[in-house]
Amino acid sequence: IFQQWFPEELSKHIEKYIRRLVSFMNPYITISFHEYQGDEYERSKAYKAIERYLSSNSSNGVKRLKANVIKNSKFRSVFLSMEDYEEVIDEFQGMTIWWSSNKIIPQQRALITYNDGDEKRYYQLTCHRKHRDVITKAYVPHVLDEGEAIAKKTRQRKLHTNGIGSSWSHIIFDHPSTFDTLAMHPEKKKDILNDLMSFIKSKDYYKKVGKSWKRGYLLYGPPGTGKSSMIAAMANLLDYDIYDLELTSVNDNTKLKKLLIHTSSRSIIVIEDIDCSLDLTGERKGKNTGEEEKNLVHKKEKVKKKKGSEVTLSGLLNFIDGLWSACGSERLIVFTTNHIEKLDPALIRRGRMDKHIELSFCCFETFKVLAKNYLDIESHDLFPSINRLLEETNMSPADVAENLMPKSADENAESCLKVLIKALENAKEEARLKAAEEESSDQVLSDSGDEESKDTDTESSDSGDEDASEGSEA
Ligand SMILES: Nc1ncnc2c1ncn2[C@@H]1O[C@H](COP(=O)(O)OP(=O)(O)OP(=O)(O)O)[C@@H](O)[C@H]1O
Ligand SMILES: [Mg+2]
Repeated sequence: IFQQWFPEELSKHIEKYIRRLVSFMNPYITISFHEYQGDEYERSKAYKAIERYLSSNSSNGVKRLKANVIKNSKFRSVFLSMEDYEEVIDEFQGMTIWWSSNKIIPQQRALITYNDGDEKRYYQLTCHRKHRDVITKAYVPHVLDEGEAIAKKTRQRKLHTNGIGSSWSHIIFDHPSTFDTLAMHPEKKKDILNDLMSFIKSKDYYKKVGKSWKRGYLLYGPPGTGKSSMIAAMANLLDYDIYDLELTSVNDNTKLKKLLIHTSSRSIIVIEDIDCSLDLTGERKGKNTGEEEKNLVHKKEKVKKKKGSEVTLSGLLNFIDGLWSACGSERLIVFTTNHIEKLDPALIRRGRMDKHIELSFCCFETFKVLAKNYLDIESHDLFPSINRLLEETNMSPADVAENLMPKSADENAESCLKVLIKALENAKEEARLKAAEEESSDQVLSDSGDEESKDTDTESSDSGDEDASEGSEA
């Protein structure tokens, strides 16, 4: 109306004074807390804390609520948060505070509501302006502290993956593996535990030496020796989230950086089978057992599917310790591989992969842990023969565990141990036959090689007769 009836300059003046008048008469102030602040990628911590605080403290008066079901190994509960445009009233030191949840819908999309990706949510606090100081200095910090404490109590550990699309999606992480169930040499286990515990207590130390607070672990060893189980045990011990990074679904280095930025602190970033994930390696050399070969083929198949991925070694190195890796703290980066010798030394040098942990075939110490876990026995007459067999043959803890597991109700510890002994003897026999076979095929090869070289010798001497200069070049 102003604009229609008054000249532009005048209408601006009048509008300004009317606003002043309204704000003079209105005794209330509002403070907004946006879900995403400025250019930040992450959801604002304050927003999340307020969400939790309001859900537990004042959701009684709200008619429309959103339900979020939380389930972890200890409990299952429902936490309710306000639907958009709902309001609640809170009390603090005799003051009344009104909270409302709002959102801004981008104008061009106001009518299309299939995807709320561009909507900007925020909580708005309204209070009397005479309480402004108490609200900002005491009430807001109180809300944030309480909210964070509630979030901590009801936190669910998550297993994130980038398998679908180019961002993280997660499920609740509920893996039963712990350092108690993990079978390995007690000394080695103790060493890893000490390393982890000192890491989580070293915040100040890392700061002092000017390093970002993270640590790299390289787990290597044959299939079925407990690498993945160890990662789960680490997450359970430290109460960290896991980010299982599938490098083959990351298109390029920029996407990799984006994924890194979206990881939270207190987490483990895992890249499994790093030798197969990136083209850091050539084709396999040397001899492999049939089982190993199958495993590798399976893992390489995954890589074949990737095609479009252009993540480079330098992109990955930047991911681990470039400038951006300092976003977030208290983080473990874990690589696993079956073939440490195939990895680029730059990738696994200390500082990137600080601790190299070898998980190897089952030794007697490892077996004792498995026997305790699976059969509840600490000693048995059959142990010495198992000890001898384990020294003579290679069997992964996964295979030993499988043999130890009772398959029917009438199997007892002794029968399970006997099954294991039988399997070990079979494995030993198989290895012996295989070695003999290889030896004989090597023999055949070297024999034919001798004959061939004899042939070439004669040929070259023949040609030498024909043309002395060519012969000497050859
Ligand atoms: N050291 C171990 N202690 C306890 N259980 C083990 C151990 N190693 C293997 N297992 C058992 O074998 C199964 C397979 O082990 P896991 O997946 O951890 O092997 P891996 O080393 O990750 O193998 P891969 O290289 O093929 O990924 C586990 O579910 C676990 O039950
Ligand atoms: Mg594994």
